[in-house]
Amino acid sequence: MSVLSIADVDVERAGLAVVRGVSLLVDPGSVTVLLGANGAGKTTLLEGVSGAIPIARGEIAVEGRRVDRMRAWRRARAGLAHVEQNRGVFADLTARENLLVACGPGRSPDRVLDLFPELRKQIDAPAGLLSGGEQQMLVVGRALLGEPKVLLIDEMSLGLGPIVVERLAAALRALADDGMGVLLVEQFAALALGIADRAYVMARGEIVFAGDGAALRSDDSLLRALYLGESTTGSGV
Ligand SMILES: Nc1ncnc2c1ncn2[C@@H]1O[C@H](COP(=O)(O)OP(=O)(O)OP(=O)(O)O)[C@@H](O)[C@H]1O
Repeated sequence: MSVLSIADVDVERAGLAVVRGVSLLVDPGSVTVLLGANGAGKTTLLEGVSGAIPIARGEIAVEGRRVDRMRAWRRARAGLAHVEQNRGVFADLTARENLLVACGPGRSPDRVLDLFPELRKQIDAPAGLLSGGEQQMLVVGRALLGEPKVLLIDEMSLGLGPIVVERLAAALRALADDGMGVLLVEQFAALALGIADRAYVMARGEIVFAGDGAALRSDDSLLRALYLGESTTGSGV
């Protein structure tokens, strides 16, 4: 069973349907990437899934259990974690304190430090002094401390250099290999497809491709056509 299933979802912004009829699956132990040009509706879809904004139509289920009528915090309890675009750290708190605020009682942040050992040497520094990549590790780490079943990540690479982005991508792949479902929204298609099992492309609010990550990775012209919203034959949906 999919850990996250999105079926025929519409989401509106200011009365306009900017996500239309989107269906998408994330399997446990896999990375699914959602690609698409600026304004395609990717962020809006993730916000509808996590409950930051309401959906206008459709169904969302975590491990088969409907969550689309739940408040965001209940969806989080059901196993959904959402790392929002441009989500920051608490700059004045130390890295350790940033993690501790996300830990349940009696839990420790060790799991995050095992995944991102580079945070250990900075653990008592104010988080605002960490590098951009380390701050993103903290943000992802905080989301992981709720022990989600599925992690939604929006534009993880924004403003970061290629080395640290590769490092973060490897960590996401490791989380998936450990059993979690990951849904990654990314502008950098090549990077995302490098760790993807399944890929979707959105254009103007709709899914225009659903398929194997490897199929898109090996077909530059298909990807370009999908981004530009040109019609394609064969591989689209
Ligand atoms: N708060 C808002 N109010 C009204 N319209 C919005 C709002 N946020 C986004 N939109 C519009 O909704 C559409 C989808 O935007 P969205 O941010 O979901 O796209 P995206 O694919 O995530 O693009 P980006 O990579 O630029 O974030 C765009 O036309 C955008 O202008």
